[in-house]
Amino acid sequence: MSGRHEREKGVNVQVLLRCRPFSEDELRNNAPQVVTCNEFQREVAVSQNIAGKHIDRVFTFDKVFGPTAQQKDLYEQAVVPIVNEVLEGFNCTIFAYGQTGTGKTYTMEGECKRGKAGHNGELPADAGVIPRAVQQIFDTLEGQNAEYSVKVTFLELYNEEITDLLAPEEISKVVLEEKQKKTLPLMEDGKGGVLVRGLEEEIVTSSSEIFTLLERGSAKRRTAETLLNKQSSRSHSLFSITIHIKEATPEGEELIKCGKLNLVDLAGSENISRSGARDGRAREAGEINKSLLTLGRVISALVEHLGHVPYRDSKLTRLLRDSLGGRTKTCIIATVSPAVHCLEETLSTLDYAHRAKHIKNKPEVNQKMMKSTLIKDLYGEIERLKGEVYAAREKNGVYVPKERYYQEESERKAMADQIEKMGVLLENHQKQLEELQDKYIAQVRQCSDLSGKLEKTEKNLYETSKLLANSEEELKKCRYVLKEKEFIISQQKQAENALAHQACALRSDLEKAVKDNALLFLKIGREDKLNTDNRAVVNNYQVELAQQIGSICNLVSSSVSQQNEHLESVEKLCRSFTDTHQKAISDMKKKVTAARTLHVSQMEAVQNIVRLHKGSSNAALDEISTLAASSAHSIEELLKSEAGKAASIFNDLQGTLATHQGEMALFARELRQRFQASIEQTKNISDYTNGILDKLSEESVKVQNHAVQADEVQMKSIASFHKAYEEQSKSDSEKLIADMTNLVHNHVRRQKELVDARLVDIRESAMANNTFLDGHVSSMVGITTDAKRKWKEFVIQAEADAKDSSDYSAAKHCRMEALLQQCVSTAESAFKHCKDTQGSVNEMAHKHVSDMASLIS
Ligand SMILES: Nc1ncnc2c1ncn2[C@@H]1O[C@H](COP(=O)(O)OP(=O)(O)OP(=O)(O)O)[C@@H](O)[C@H]1O
Repeated sequence: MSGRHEREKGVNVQVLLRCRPFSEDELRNNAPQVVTCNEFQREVAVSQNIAGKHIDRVFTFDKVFGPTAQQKDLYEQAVVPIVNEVLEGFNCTIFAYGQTGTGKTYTMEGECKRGKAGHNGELPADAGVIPRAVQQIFDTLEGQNAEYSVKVTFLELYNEEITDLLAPEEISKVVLEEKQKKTLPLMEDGKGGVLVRGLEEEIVTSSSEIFTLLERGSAKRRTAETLLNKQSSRSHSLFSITIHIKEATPEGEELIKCGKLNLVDLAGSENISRSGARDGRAREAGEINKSLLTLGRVISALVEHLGHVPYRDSKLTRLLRDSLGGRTKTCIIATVSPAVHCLEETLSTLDYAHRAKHIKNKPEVNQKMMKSTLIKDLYGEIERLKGEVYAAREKNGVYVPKERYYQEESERKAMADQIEKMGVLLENHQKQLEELQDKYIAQVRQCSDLSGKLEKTEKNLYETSKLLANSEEELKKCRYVLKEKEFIISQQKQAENALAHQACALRSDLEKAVKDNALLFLKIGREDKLNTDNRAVVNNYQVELAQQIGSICNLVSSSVSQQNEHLESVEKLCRSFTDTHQKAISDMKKKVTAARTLHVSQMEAVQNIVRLHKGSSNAALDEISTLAASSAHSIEELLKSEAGKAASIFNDLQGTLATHQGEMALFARELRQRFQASIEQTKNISDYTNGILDKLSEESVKVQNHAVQADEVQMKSIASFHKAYEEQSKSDSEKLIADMTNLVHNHVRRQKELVDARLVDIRESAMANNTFLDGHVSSMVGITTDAKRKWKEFVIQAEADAKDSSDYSAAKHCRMEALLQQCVSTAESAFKHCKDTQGSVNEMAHKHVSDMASLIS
């Protein structure tokens, strides 16, 4: 059960942490400790001093081994179960990862000199994982009394080149260099795995042999290190143990169980600059880094579940492909130093190892093989090896078995076809690229256009987002209220009906709700239409009102201009009358003055004559009497003529005055008539205007009534609709609440919000309409009342003015008549005085004549 579960879900890579003790050098130098291990809590704390602050970083692993942990402890706690899995037929891999000098080799191989071995074949205390694993395998297999075979391989990967550490070769520089050129190639094994061609497989028959093998490998490594100037810390080593165990089925069939343990001692994890790579060694360091970096990338890809895992980028990852995300059980032992000078690398190792914890493998037990099949395979292998030996002896190229040759040929052909196809694809892609470039340029242009629009939209968006934030707050409040309601409802909720029934009821309710929605939309449409009609009526009324007001204004202005004309003509008439009157008076004055001067001059002449007569009385009495007679006669004559003249003048004057009086009377009459006509006209205009204003007020009352009615109708319809909806929604929600799910809650809420929002809109628009109409009507009423009042004032003013003018004109007329009367009486008195003067002159003349006659006589 658990095995199947593991297979399906995958098993995480097990990560252990080992911190070595201080080295002698470090102890001598009193190097401060920065790594603290808590084995029980499986935690490692790293103390850091950042900007004067003491900070502890804590990492947790599957197991933690502190500096005091012995090789035995680590092996028993961490490796024994792994080796047991191998014996069960699994493939397992143990990596040692860490900075140079932190104990990777110590952990994997240990200091395993045969001489150090204890009694009874016991392993020395410093023996590492490899000898212990080998011993456990042999102990177990021997304990089981099973038939088995144990094979080991030991290789080194240096500078992306594989060296067989168990190959029995002469160890000389030339041979090694020669061998270096022909490093072992990696090959696909045809079963999805990778194998190293030509790698020596050493059969081990007892655990003690392992020391010989390890020593052999280490010696070869050391020699290469010295002769080829290599650094072991830059090489990866892979020690593999393959076990074949014979098992018998109840049917008597023989099966072979196979398990493999890979023990990998990786190169130092430090970076190139720290590892001291310079000049010619840069490539070497780069290649080493290549394997380690690829391992890091593979781990990242596996942890982040990326589609592509770059196993093929390095030989290390190709070799260990199955141990990373494959069917192998994997364990990583991360090694660190406790000293402060390794802090940076320690942290990097801990991060790396911590990440690797997340890799998941899907371990699968290797299929057991029939012994016969295995023998067949082995015969095939022998054949292959024979062929290789033959080819090597004849120096006739490399021996390749037929099937492999055909397979490789077909693979080659497939590759060539693929290359051809890829060429065509490349061309197509180039064309597509060109097209895409053109499109890209067009898109860039479009983008610049759009970015302008985007800015505007962003502004709008900003405003909208503000609104949205407000709405969201409201929504939250609503949700809170809804939740409370839901809580209450849920309290009251009883056992629910069967789910199917609920679903049906829910569906029918939803359908009803949809119908309601449709009705709602229809009603809203009707409301909209009503509103549009109202708006049209108001608009028409506005136009009509504007027309009527315009006509009133025209009428008033024409009436005013007529009045002005009238007044101007009256003013002209008055002015001409006064001019004529003035002229007549000045003429009369002139004539009277002339008559007086004539009279005075004649009186003087008479007096002179009398004086002359007195002076020359004696000399010429006859002459005097005649002369006196003649002079009396001439005086008489003169006076007579003068009197006639004066009478004619006065008659003229009287005639003129009479005509003037007539004219004045006529003028006054005319003036009165005109005033009467003007007053009549003004009255007519005023009546007409009053009529219009009355009509206007009637209209406005009608409009107001209409608005009120419309408003009432609208409010009634809204109220009835709201009521109907409320009832409907109440009944619906009651029903729905019974089988409520969140969906229905949301639906009702949304619907209600929608309707409420719409109703609020309608109500607001109706209110706005109403207030607009009210305002408009009241302003109209105000205007008409104002106009009426002004018009009345104007009429009263006009009447008063007219009355004043007529009174003034009548007064003037009276005054003129009085003046004329005065004139006439003056003229009459003047005439009388003239007559008296004439009589007295005649009398005087007669008296004079008689006196003269008496004197003469
Ligand atoms: N847990 C430990 N207990 C005692 N000594 C240790 C321990 N770990 C390491 N050492 C000692 O530290 C030294 C360096 O160890 P080792 O050579 O294994 O490091 P390494 O990581 O394999 O280095 P390189 O990458 O260069 O191979 C050795 O002398 C070893 O004996």
